[in-house]
Amino acid sequence: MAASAVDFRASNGLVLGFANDNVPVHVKRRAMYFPRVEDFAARPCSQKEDIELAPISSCCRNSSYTPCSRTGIRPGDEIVLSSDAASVSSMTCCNEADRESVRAAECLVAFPSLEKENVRTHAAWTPAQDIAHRYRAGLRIPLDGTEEPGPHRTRKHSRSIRDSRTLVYNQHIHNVYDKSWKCDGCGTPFIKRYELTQHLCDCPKMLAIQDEMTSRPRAFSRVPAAVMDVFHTLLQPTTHTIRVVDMHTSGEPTRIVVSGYPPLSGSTLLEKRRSAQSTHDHIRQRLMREPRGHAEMRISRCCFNEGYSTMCGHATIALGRFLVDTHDLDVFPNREKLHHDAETGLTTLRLHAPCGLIRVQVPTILSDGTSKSDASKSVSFLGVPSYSTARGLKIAIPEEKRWPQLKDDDSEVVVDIAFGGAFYAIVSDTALGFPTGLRSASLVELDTATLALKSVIAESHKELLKHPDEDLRFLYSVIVVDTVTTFAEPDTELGICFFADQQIDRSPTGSGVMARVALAVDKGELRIGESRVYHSLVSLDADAGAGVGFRGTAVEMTEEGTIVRVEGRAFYTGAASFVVEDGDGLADGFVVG
Ligand SMILES: O=C(O)[C@H]1NCC[C@@H]1O
Repeated sequence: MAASAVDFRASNGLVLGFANDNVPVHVKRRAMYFPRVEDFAARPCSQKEDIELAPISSCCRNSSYTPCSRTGIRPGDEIVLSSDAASVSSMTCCNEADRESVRAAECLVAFPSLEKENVRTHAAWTPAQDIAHRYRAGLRIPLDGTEEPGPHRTRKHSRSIRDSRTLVYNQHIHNVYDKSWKCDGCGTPFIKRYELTQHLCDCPKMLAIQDEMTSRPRAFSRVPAAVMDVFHTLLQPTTHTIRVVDMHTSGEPTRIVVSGYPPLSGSTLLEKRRSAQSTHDHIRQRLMREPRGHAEMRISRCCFNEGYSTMCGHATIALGRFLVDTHDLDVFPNREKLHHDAETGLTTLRLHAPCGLIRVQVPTILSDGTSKSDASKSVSFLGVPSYSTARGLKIAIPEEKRWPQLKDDDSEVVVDIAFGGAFYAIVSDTALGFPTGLRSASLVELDTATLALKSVIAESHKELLKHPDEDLRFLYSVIVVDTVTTFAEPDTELGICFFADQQIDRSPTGSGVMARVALAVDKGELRIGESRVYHSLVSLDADAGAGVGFRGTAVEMTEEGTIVRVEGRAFYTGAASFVVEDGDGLADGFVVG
């Protein structure tokens, strides 16, 4: 096979090496790849088994390692590099088919293909895993002395990390100045190629090249050895650090706490919810309020700026993806029990929300033997039985509570009350006094009107908030339904949800959809098996990237109510590490106004 027809890439598509120095070689069959034969002996048994499963003898050649020329890698192989690839600064492998020399000095770029389970199985790999993840996250790869101590933290290892950093750096030089064998920044000539990998250059031109070659900000910066950059310091886990993953569902944010939250007491979720409320509320405030959060922040599960909810549909959708994608058993001990159903392409999860059990289905794809969520498809969940407790109820608004849009002669508002894991009052724009629809209404005026309506219902119609569990007998939110906007697709509704202390849900409100579908069934507008699409102002605005609303389907009628399936899409927005420095008087955040 001609060398030019052979590729040598990681499973993520990154080029690992080159035949004849600059001809890409592609390797598809899955294999473990170890840089040094003697490393095998030092590995734990499980690792040897890996080698037996994928017997690849691989060697490296550089100034310090024994040369060896065969890999057993065949064209069509897929490579999973061991973390110890970090210790390879220059390597020559031999492709079995055409015996072309394969250069893999750039193997560090394969780190994003490392499977976390591999790393997990071999705890000793942790430091390199860390590097891999930092690299993947676009963070600076630490210099000597900045990585956490670990079994691999030897002088050799430190050197290898330093070398790795150089390797990535020079990868770009190599790509740009193929075969030039000199640094274009400072002009240093190189006789041997591996010398290039030892080269560090501070010149602005090289940094500019690096910026140009990477589509993201520089993966590392030039910080003197043994100095920990503040960015890296802030990411280090300490006993007080709270680490989170942020997502959004149709624009509604969810902050998932990954570490740093103390264990909650209580045997049921409602008891744990009380424990969180009474003992750790300062943590919620810290993460939700400014300056670490914002007025509309939601924290999974089921707590938000004002307090703690009993059901949160948009967070359930986000959490479904996250639980499939996390491999941290401290975060999700049952992760390894998850099963990707090859026929349906779904992974099913059961989540306990304060209102009851929620069954979540996450579209998943298999990649390198593990499942990950498919961002291009909707997550769905089956909620707790939902039901209406009042339909077309006329509620008299006392004079002192009336809002300007309510006509003087019209002191009554027609309202529906329904439960979808929490209680919702559902009212039309017209009934509330906004006959031109939600899109032209003032949010401030809607806020005043819904707040007044909510307080009247909460004070005078408590009997409508019927639920066996006392903790759930409260009016969570008011949803105003638009009667003006028309849609190309039938059975589509636009609504706006004011919940908790009048926060506006950016999403179409998953639990609100449960309540609205159950209400439509109770009113005879929807039958079992039928569905509607629900939009918020944000999800309607596809141009803004929100894309889709939530689909609500009446799935089954039970004695307790209708089981509703809600479907929607969630996306990751980032990850963060929150700290509080000594002397920071705003440790637990603040609310303006
Ligand atoms: O989607 C939901 O159900 C949640 N979104 C914010 C308010 C609700 O709890």
